[in-house]
Amino acid sequence: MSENLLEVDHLTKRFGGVTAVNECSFTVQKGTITALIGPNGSGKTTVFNMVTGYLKADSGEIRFRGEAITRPRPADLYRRGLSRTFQQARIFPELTVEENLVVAAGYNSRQLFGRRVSDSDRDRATKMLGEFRLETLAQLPAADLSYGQRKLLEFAAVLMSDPMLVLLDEPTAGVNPVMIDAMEQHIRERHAAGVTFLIVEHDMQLVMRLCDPVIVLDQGAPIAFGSPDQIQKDPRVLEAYLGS
Ligand SMILES: Nc1ncnc2c1ncn2[C@@H]1O[C@H](COP(=O)(O)OP(=O)(O)OP(=O)(O)O)[C@@H](O)[C@H]1O
Repeated sequence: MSENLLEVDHLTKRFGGVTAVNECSFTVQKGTITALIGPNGSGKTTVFNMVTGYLKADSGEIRFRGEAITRPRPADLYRRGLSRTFQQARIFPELTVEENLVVAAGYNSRQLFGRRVSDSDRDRATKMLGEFRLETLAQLPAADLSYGQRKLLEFAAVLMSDPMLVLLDEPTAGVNPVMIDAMEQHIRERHAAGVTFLIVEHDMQLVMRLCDPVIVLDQGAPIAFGSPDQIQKDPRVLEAYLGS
């Protein structure tokens, strides 16, 4: 039976005279890789920011696992199983790759340098380095990583919280083709292991082969929802993209 992991209900956000998100409603079902697409400025990032507690909605409601989460703290959501990445990967450039993963397991820097990190969390960080093939980079400052490697590291760090739902904001933007394949593979592996995804992505080929269902936003509200096949044939979607 399908289960709504995330419910977005009549969400609205204005910036001055601009209505960025307009009575927007959709759901993300458990076990899916759901895409949120739409032309530039259609409100995708603003929706992400409200769902993850970085922006307060003017009105509307968000429910995660059936509970209202209107204006939660990002750290609380992280603990409850909802985490996200950013268009520009947010990592700690001065920490090593390995330390970034350990910090993501919930430690502050004093615990990190005071050696109070538990063995099991160190082991999990080591496993994650292996899963993401970052072992050889483990002791480098994250600042030394390429743009694509930083995005992979941020994704790996997000997974350290064992999330149920991960929101990825343009995971492959600006990333080379080899890294795009790596990112796709990691998303597929984690999805197979039970993680649900909501992904904002401009690479339509990737969206169409990876995601189902696809939600299309235009001017702050969904105009279409369906399988990749349905979306590609929908005249409203073509018009929204071609008209923009
Ligand atoms: N902090 C802000 N202040 C003022 N206007 C904003 C702000 N953030 C977003 N907007 C406006 O809200 C609208 C939606 O922007 P948003 O970034 O959510 O769209 P998007 O679909 O993520 O776009 P893109 O695909 O280009 O990233 C746009 O008109 C944008 O200019």
